[in-house]
Amino acid sequence: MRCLVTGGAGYIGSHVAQALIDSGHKVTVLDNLSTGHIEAIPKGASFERLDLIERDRLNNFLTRGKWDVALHFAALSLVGESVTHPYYYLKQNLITSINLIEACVANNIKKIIFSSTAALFDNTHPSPSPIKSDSPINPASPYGESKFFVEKTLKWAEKIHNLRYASLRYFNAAGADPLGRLGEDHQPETHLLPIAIDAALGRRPPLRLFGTDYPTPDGSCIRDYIHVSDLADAHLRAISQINNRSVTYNLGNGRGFSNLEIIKSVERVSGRKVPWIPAERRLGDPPILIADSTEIKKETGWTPRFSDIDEIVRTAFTWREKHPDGYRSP
Ligand SMILES: NC(=O)c1ccc[n+]([C@@H]2O[C@H](COP(=O)([O-])OP(=O)(O)OC[C@H]3O[C@@H](n4cnc5c(N)ncnc54)[C@H](O)[C@@H]3O)[C@@H](O)[C@H]2O)c1
Ligand SMILES: O=c1ccn([C@@H]2O[C@H](COP(=O)(O)OP(=O)(O)O[C@H]3O[C@H](CO)[C@H](O)[C@H](O)[C@H]3O)[C@@H](O)[C@H]2O)c(=O)[nH]1
Repeated sequence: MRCLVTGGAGYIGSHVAQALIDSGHKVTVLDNLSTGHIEAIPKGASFERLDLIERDRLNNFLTRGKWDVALHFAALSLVGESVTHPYYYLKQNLITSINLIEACVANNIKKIIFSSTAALFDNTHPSPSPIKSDSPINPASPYGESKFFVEKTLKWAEKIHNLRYASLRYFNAAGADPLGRLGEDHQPETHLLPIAIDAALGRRPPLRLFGTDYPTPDGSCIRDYIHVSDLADAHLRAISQINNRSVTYNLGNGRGFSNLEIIKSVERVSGRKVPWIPAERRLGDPPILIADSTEIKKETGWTPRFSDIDEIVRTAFTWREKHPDGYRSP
């Protein structure tokens, strides 16, 4: 297949682009490098530096080639930041995605795989966990809302233009390419696991644990961590699944780990202490997010290879130890 990958210089997009290339597909990465890295674009992919907000440039670019599927990772994606910059998030994520959807329809790209999120679900009043794809949607952040807008836009594109899509609602992506080719590198980093790893390596001040008074057994938030290679596998399966109909899947391991349990896992894997201090809750954080991924398993045969949290953490730790400055490391 000829695959167009927006956000392919980013954390998840680069891992999926690599998996596509490993499976013999052709990849074109579109990325503005706002949070991504040119070094993360896998060898063999072609690259166009382009901001999806530039509708005409995007259209122009798509008239110059042919693609079978677009995988859409490019987005603003930080829950906490979206609460401080709500209109920016709502506007940017919706407009860039509509630009892409419109351009795909106009240029005969018939399939889109969309990076949706667990942040569609609130769970403030714990509805029965784990969360199914038809569980009530009630985003706790503008980020989550922006992704819901895009899901709805895709539904209209299917109805009106016959575009097929897969909305993949990832829970918390974690880990790194088991072969060590790629990893997670955000600057500044805001995600729990890479921060805990850097704190263990003594490369940053103590981790600030956002909220110790949540209605959970140890008072910290609970998340479902899914290895980035398992996510990549799910994308490949989703592409073949949408020949005749669109799908919406929740994607996680089906097991929750509290923030404190993640800290303990990093301590086991690294053999070092993770220095941390309690801090205020971060706005927009639901207390518990655990996925029910039965649907994708049943319909595509997908099953996560990494189910042990220490194994997931180990791949992230190994990459970070070798790349202490991320992609800027020698
Ligand atoms: N990381 C997670 O745990 C997680 C969970 C659920 C959903 N998601 C979604 O998955 C996708 C990828 O997340 P990530 O963690 O890899 O993020 P990331 O920031 O590492 O990657 C995003 C990529 O998109 C590019 N980009 C951003 N805006 C762009 C624009 N306007 N035009 C062109 N390129 C642009 C960035 O430069 C970057 O390379 C996002 O859509 C995110 O919302 C992530
Ligand atoms: O320094 C930190 C960083 C994070 N946390 C806590 O760790 C948990 C996980 O936070 P992350 O920032 O690592 O991940 P999120 O759950 O906020 O968000 C991630 O997963 C979501 C889906 O669940 C989204 O889609 C989003 O794009 C992606 O960044 C939260 O309780 C957060 O408050 C801390 O306590 N201290």
